[in-house]
Amino acid sequence: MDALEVGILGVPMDLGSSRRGTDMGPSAIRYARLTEVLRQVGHQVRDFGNLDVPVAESLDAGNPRLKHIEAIEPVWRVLADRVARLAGERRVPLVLGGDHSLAVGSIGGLLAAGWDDLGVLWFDAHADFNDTATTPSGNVHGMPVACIVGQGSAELLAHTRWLPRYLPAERLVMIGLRDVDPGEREKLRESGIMTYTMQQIDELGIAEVTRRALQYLHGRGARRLYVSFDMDVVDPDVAPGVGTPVVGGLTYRESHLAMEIVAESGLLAGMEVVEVNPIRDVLNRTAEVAVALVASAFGKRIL
Ligand SMILES: NC(=[NH2+])NCCC[C@H](N)C(=O)O
Ligand SMILES: [Mn+2]
Ligand SMILES: [Mn+2]
Repeated sequence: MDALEVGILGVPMDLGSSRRGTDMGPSAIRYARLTEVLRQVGHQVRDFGNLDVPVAESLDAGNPRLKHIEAIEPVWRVLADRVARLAGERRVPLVLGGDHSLAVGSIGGLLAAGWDDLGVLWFDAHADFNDTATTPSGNVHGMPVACIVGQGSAELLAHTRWLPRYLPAERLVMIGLRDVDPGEREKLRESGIMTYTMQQIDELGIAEVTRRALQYLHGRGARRLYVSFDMDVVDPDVAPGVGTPVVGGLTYRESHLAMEIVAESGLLAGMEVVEVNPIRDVLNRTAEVAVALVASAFGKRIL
């Protein structure tokens, strides 16, 4: 992989989740030596610090079907501006979460930067495709995909009017699904979004799944790839420090192999690592796994 200019942005936000703690994710990931590791891989790295995010305890959650949206939407807008600016400077955005709702801001920023050749690989145990009609929790981190592709209730999409456009559903592929809510599942079937569940990964292998996903996106015009990596796609035995753990996830090596294949594609143009929750972690292991996976995605090789 050629040397890249990587721009790190932290988003210490846990407003999209009912479990506190992902707001400490950016600190934990930095503590696990993210910058040093990326420099060792050969990239130029600049850390732009954290966005300002309100503290959950200081707020009222408001609408129970869209908790904290009044605080989250402004974070999306600021993040979109910052990511668009990085893209304009030809830096590769690397966003540290924070709960997964932040993806509306990060991917919104790439759309704002005019990336009409954007494809998204969404690694997650969950589909994050709920809206105000289907959500079992009211947690916005269960809804970012609905916002990004513009498929959701009017009540939810009212908070995406600042987006310049939506991402076409065929430009997003989900990998690692194993926990999808009933209403969400029905929406997903009709969405036009390509999905690879854990069952398909078990049957085909993660290498084949990742290659198929990349080929699918490429065949639909994607030339720049953004990886949205929810750490809960990894098995909780390997990555216990996440907000919403689900058994039966990717092994350590499966996660790495997927990132190694992403690196080999030569298409990586940005990435985010989200849902690291240090409160639930064991000696920062999950943040260390996150850093190792970022290194693989950015071209670190065994030999
Ligand atoms: N980004 C995540 N970890 N999302 C978890 C979503 C859980 C559940 N599907 C919900 O809507 O509440
Ligand atoms: Mn997620
Ligand atoms: Mn998840």
